[in-house]
Amino acid sequence: MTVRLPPSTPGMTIGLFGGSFNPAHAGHRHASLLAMRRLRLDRVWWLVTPGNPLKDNSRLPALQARIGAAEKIAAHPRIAVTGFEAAINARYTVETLRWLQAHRPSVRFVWLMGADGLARFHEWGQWRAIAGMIPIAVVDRPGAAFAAFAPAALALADSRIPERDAALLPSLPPPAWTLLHGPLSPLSSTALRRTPKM
Ligand SMILES: Nc1ncnc2c1ncn2[C@@H]1O[C@H](COP(=O)(O)OP(=O)(O)OP(=O)(O)O)[C@@H](O)[C@H]1O
Ligand SMILES: O=C(O)c1ccc[n+]([C@@H]2O[C@H](COP(=O)([O-])O)[C@@H](O)[C@H]2O)c1
Repeated sequence: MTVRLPPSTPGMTIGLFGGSFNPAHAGHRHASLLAMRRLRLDRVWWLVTPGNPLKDNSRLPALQARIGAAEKIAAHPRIAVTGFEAAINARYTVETLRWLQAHRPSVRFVWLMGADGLARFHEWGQWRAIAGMIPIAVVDRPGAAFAAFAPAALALADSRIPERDAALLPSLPPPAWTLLHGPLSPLSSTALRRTPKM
């Protein structure tokens, strides 16, 4: 199967924002733009997952439907939406990253996630290997202030860099991570799924 990736050029810095996007919302866009600005990223790619291994995906809408809806929300020339993890048969993020680093070795990737993601990061497959492969930027999120004290955050405390140095993060050798604060978006897919449709 041909794997179609968004365009990139050698030396680019690209934030990888993985998610279920069930559905995508303005909070995803807000976090992407905040990270793009603070890390001085050239692009952000939304990786629409075929299914988060920690979630019950039995009611997850089809990948193409989630991608189509995400493209409408992203609506930004420097945000690309892709579902390529399905095409490479990657279920775990560590597999995605290995594939990307093998196929786009000249691109500097940074993993982006909301603070709730950091809170459960220690449950991910090979999370320590992930932290050793790619710099990570965590975007604060309402209700997730405790994430700074989550098991992975404590385990990786020595490799946390000050937020004021965020622009350096894409060029730092991993493990390296930072927590980005700023205006928060209270939006969530869970809340949207609960909103009755008119
Ligand atoms: N409002 C937000 N602020 C910061 N990060 C966010 C926000 N909403 C989602 N994210 C982050 O976006 C990534 C993808 O999230 P996801 O698609 O699961 O959306 P979600 O709103 O968290 O969904 P759900 O409520 O179903 O868990 C995750 O890293 C998540 O932490
Ligand atoms: O690799 C893992 O074990 C793993 C466990 C949980 C989540 N992830 C990834 O984290 C991203 C956020 O997922 P979600 O469902 O919280 O939006 C998405 O890219 C998932 O594939 C990855």
